[in-house]
Amino acid sequence: MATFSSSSSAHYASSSPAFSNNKRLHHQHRTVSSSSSSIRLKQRFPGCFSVKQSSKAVHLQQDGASTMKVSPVKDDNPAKILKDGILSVPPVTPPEESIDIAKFDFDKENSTVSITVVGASGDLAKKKIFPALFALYYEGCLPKHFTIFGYARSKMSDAELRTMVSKTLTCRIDQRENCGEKMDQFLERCFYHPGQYDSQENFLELDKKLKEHEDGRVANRLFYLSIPPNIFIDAVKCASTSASAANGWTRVIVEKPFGRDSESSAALTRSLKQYLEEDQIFRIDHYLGKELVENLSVLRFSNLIFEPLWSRQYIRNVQFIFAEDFGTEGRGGYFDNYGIIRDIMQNHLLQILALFAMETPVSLDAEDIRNEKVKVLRSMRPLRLDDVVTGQYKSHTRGGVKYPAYTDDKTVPNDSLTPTFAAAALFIDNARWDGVPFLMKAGKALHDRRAEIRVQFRHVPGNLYNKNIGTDLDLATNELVIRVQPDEAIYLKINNKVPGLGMRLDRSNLNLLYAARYDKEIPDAYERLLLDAIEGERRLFIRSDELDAAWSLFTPVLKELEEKKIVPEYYPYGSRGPVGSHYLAARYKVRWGDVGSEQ
Ligand SMILES: NC(=O)C1=CN([C@@H]2O[C@H](COP(=O)(O)OP(=O)(O)OC[C@H]3O[C@@H](n4cnc5c(N)ncnc54)[C@H](OP(=O)(O)O)[C@@H]3O)[C@@H](O)[C@H]2O)C=CC1
Ligand SMILES: O=C1O[C@H](COP(=O)(O)O)[C@@H](O)[C@H](O)[C@H]1O
Repeated sequence: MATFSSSSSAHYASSSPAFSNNKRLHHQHRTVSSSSSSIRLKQRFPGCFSVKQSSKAVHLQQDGASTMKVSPVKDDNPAKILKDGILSVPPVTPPEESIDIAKFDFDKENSTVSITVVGASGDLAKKKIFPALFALYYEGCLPKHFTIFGYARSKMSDAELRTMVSKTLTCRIDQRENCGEKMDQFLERCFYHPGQYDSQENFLELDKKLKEHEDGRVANRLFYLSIPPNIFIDAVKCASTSASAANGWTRVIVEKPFGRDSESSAALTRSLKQYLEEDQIFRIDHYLGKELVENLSVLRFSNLIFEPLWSRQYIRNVQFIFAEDFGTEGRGGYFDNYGIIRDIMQNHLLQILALFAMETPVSLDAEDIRNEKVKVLRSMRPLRLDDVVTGQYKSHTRGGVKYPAYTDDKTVPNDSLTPTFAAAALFIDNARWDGVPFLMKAGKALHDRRAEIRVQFRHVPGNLYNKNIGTDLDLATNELVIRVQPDEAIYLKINNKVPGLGMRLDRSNLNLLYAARYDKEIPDAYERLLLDAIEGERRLFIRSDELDAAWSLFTPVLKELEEKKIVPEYYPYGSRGPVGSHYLAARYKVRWGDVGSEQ
């Protein structure tokens, strides 16, 4: 059994008057040693689960050559793919040694991590944060000494919090062993303290309880602000003044929205920085924690075949598509103040775009990656109102069921013009991407749920098979699709010959469907991000200059939409959204890849 040790201290003394912090942790080098060898990992472990996945990959390798499924383009249903042909791909190189480090103990005997979920009674805490913490615990990824505190105004005892949390916990399908036992153990480490978000006194009481649990060990504290944005600063002020760690690090995870335009975002950053150093602030964008978004850099930078094609020379356009098949039900009050551009485009889709388009970073260190992302954002052409289409869903009856309009929500004004759908054409004015349209669309209450990146390549010049392809060359170009969710997959549309004596061409998918390739459940984004925050890894969190650049891009157009009271195009609940998005794409000679039978 391998042991795990850290070559850098997991804690060090306070350097900020308010919060102590840890500037070194994310550069740490860790050594895994086993009886016969030791492997130095330059980067931090990408989570316990990923390491297990790589040993799984080795295991698969021992069973025989790894395989990639080829299926006709119309049919990437997992159940049917198994019937299709199998294309061998070169085996992966096994690591020096198969190591079981899933249950590494990255903590020292004398240090502890306390995680306080501020707003523990709320929707996000129940839906995502507690379940993610449990999953980390189950996987052996939390340090030996840890405590979880819920904090909110609601009156609750520890037992009541545990009952509330227990209803939200599930075990992964592939990991049910001792599930009940693990849940009980986890719940025993969960506590609750009721308090106001602006009360120094209440946070001092919390501090006292945290100290009892820390039991004289070096205390590291993580606060997760799972509360509405108007109370972020009150909570940060009280936590920093009255409940920051005395001798370890203190970090704060901040949830979006980070303001609603450049000015309010800058004001929020300024206020946060009154109490925190930048490297204590973990601005979360949970899309960066999604498996396929994490894989984007691996795909680009560890495969020779993609990077040479990754430019205006070969790529015609790139599309970032987000769709939900439900409306703003229950969140109308929040949503109406923000709209889909702020809710999805300015953060989730733009972050993916930046990762997609960035130059090769100097290293995988957080600052190197974030430096490259920010360069992309700052090279973007100002977005014009002309290049934006907005929509709002209206009521629709299907199969006898009446689906509501956005404005049917009691918390939304009847005359609201807030977009629930938007499409935009963006450009990056740099040498690599000059002239390539980056199209985005995002919408609620559409006909399906998906998040994907589509890369449409140029035509093959002087294609010998043009006459077999027909007149619509667009339909015959290669397209790489990175399907973030659901049914995570990476597939490449290629042209190939239909077997037989004639010469008929067909479009097929080289398809890496995760469910077929890996029998492991994919961790939720919040698991990865929480683990990163605990480990001090900032790569997947938004730095303030990235945030400023993202707001600079969208703020003028958002203001114009609001000042000119642009009326959104109404689309029926459950439809494909406004036709305006097709006109917008057509202006740049683009066809949305998610439309039509060949997706
Ligand atoms: N829910 C989601 O799916 C997502 C949420 N977010 C963000 O995460 C954060 C938390 O979201 P969510 O859990 O949905 O929020 P909630 O509205 O559920 O609020 C969380 C808790 O904050 C307290 N609270 C709510 N309103 C107020 C108020 N006006 N004044 C003081 N306290 C209040 C309540 O606790 P109590 O009354 O007990 O104090 C509540 O349980 C927000 O910033 C949100 O934008 C981001 C992405 C997705
Ligand atoms: O941040 C948000 O994301 C969710 C979608 O997240 P997903 O992980 O379920 O795809 C979205 O519904 C919500 O409006 C938005 O605030």
